[in-house]
Amino acid sequence: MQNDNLHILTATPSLANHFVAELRDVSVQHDSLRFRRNLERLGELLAYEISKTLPYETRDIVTPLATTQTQLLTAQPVLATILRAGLPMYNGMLNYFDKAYSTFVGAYRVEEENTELQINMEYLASTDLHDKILILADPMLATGRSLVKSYKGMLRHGKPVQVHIAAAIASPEGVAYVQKEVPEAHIWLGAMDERLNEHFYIVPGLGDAGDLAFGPKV
Ligand SMILES: O=P(O)(O)OC[C@H]1O[C@H](OP(=O)(O)OP(=O)(O)O)[C@H](O)[C@@H]1O
Ligand SMILES: O=c1cc[nH]c(=O)[nH]1
Ligand SMILES: [Mg+2]
Repeated sequence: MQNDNLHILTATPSLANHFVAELRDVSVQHDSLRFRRNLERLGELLAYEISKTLPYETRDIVTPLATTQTQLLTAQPVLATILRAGLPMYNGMLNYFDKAYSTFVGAYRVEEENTELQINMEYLASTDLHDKILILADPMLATGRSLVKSYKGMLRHGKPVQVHIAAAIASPEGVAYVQKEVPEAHIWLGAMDERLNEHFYIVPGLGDAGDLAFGPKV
């Protein structure tokens, strides 16, 4: 696995460890308000980390007393997410990149016994992506199929100049798949876990992020 473009927040202990720990902990994770807020907080932290790598330019700021100069983003990124589990992390990113335009994808895994995992993608609403910096957030990077299919679908709306993929928890298999299919991607993770199980769930993981945030699907 190539590591230059792979950043893992919990590799250096910080408050991010607390947020990820609460997402996983069976005695805490069923508080859905707290679960969503912890995903949002990780979205905020990852947005801040990504912001350190974006292009800036010098701009004048007029205060009541004088004019000063500071470095501001040359352009806002486009924020993208995958419904439905992606919404809280996306919201955290939008809290920080508060002038960003957005792209939404509706995609979900179809988990049937003894078959390959299928991804149904039924909805894509995108702003222009041509030459934009794209940040695609989804909490769980399991097989990576949802993220890669969503990203490839988005390319119909323009080729971004840079792509960042952000997830709360990833599997090594999923990261390898994203790196193979989207080698230009910068990958930002809350945590990297051990493996996928036979149902393509991340272990130790946290269970089903969408269900914990929004209730079981029927
Ligand atoms: O890497 P993958 O193997 O593709 O799995 C990850 C996907 O699974 C979850 O969504 P899910 O299909 O459960 O839909 P949901 O958001 O409606 O719960 C998660 O939010 C990702 O989008
Ligand atoms: O572990 C996993 C895998 C896919 N989706 C989830 O919510 N969790
Ligand atoms: Mg789900």
